[in-house]
Amino acid sequence: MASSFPYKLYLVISEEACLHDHFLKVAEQAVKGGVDVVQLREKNASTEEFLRKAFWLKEVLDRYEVPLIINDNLDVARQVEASGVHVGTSDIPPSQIRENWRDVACLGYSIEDLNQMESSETKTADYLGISPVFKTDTKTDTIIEWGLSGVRKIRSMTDKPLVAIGNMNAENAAEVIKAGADCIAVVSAICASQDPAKAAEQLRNEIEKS
Ligand SMILES: Cc1ncc(COP(=O)(O)OP(=O)(O)O)c(N)n1
Ligand SMILES: Cc1nc(C(=O)O)sc1CCOP(=O)(O)O
Ligand SMILES: [Mg+2]
Repeated sequence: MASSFPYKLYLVISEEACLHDHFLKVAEQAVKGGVDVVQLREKNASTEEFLRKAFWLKEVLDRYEVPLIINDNLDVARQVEASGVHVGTSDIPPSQIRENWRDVACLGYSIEDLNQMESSETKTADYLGISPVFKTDTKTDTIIEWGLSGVRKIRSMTDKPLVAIGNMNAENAAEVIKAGADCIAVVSAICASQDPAKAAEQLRNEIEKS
């Protein structure tokens, strides 16, 4: 059966993370450089603002047939007809998302504790976020730093697609893929770059050669 998450380079974007250009331009440049899935993560926006940004971003991504994932907010995801939603342990549980959105194409769930690996919530997800592989200033409310050994351990426990997130960049992407991740997710490696297309291309090259 074809994987419902065949992607390798995942951009997690917000307007505020984009330091040098408008977030829609950053997203488009990143896609041109090799990003093949994008998550909109607007932690401080009202639902109305989140929805507006999601519609704009979807319009850009549709031109390149790149899927849009929405962070946390099921209503926004459904209204914008996104491909899916990413949730963590403090969000709506994946099982509830499946109940409310029968044909969700892509449901992501963060793994912060090995005990989650046996749970039905984890089993219902389409991909798992390794949360975080390395500590990052972009998200500080995390409880573990998995490191390469954590990636290997999680890989040994599941066949689901694994997304590595947390301080991922062109220097460490290859070793994280070798440890068992299927996909690299980044915020600042692309959003804080002066040249998002080049940053994405470098990441993509590292992933492809590993
Ligand atoms: C691909 C990916 N992995 C993990 C996360 C983190 O989700 P979560 O734990 O719900 O934290 P917030 O992003 O909501 O702060 C993610 N967003 N994407
Ligand atoms: C959105 C997000 N989730 C994380 C997790 O650990 O679950 S870390 C993170 C931010 C990743 O940003 P950067 O690429 O700048 O390190
Ligand atoms: Mg969340």
